[in-house]
Amino acid sequence: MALAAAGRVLLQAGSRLGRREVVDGARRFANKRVEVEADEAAGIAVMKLKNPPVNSLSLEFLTEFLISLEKLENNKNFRGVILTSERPGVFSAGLDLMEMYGRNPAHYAEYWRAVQELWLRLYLSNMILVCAINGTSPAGGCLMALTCDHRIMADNPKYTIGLNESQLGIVAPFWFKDNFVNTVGYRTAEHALQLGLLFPPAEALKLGIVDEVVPEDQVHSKAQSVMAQWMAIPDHSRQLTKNMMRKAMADNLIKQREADIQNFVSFISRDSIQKSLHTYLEKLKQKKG
Ligand SMILES: CCCCCC/C=C/CC(=O)SCCNC(=O)CCNC(=O)[C@H](O)C(C)(C)COP(=O)(O)OP(=O)(O)OC[C@H]1O[C@@H](n2cnc3c(N)ncnc32)[C@H](O)[C@@H]1OP(=O)(O)O
Repeated sequence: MALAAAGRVLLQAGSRLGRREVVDGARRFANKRVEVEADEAAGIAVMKLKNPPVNSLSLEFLTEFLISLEKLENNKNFRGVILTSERPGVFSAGLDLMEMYGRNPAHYAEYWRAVQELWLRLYLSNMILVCAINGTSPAGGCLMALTCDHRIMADNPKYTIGLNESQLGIVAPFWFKDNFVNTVGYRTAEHALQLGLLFPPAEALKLGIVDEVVPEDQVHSKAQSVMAQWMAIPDHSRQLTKNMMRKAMADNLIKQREADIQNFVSFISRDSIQKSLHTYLEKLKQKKG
């Protein structure tokens, strides 16, 4: 119910957003931060994250992304979505640090609700989600990929993926942790989460964070062929199986959603945490100079 109500709000906002055009038989919805190439005849859409410079998951990005996803979910002709970055090199830098630094509690609460919504919508999506990870994908970027049914990563040792929150002086919340544990197993998750490890493609493959590593120029063709394989499975049996595997974990967040928001707000508002974020942001700046 809560998801449906949030969806209606998003759709109302969505009707004021976006530009449409038809390119090579595929409809393109181009919002500012998300580009959707929607091939209705094939039943597949490609969603490209387009929030320069590093596809951070800002509140505006999350809103546009959720609106685009909702449009696809509401059209029964769409059965599969390929998630990728419009900027090869960075899939997503994760949550937008500027949404968690120097803001007020009401803003933190609004932001966290949107982050929860992103995870719930992707994790519980009835559509087939294939992630074409064509760049680095730390923290929230990794979480987005973890919600997908199949993950393909570009074979470039410069790219890394993982949950590095610990390195920022923050803590991955229980539902990030649960999603990660269910993907890589308890011991690997315990080790990687405490150290905030980021893994290059070959290691990510060994641990099961990604399902395949392919040459960079083949990520998209591979995503299309994997999608074709998944599309051959009857929707009803695949969807019921997905729901059976995922419902308990999603319900765990749904029933604690408000408490999780309060916990985030009080954690992120602490002086010590704000100081850690400040130090990390400074490090990112210095890396440039
Ligand atoms: C119960 C409480 C629970 C709290 C849990 C909170 C959970 C948080 C999960 C997260 O997702 S936290 C975010 C973690 N992300 C990162 O650590 C990534 C940081 N970024 C990078 O490592 C690099 O930027 C990159 C992604 C490897 C890309 O490198 P590149 O050299 O291409 O770009 P930069 O020059 O570093 O960055 C350009 C520009 O973008 C800013 N920026 C980078 N990442 C973020 C971000 N996540 N949010 C906001 N802004 C970001 C960076 O500061 C530069 O800005 P400038 O103004 O141009 O200097």
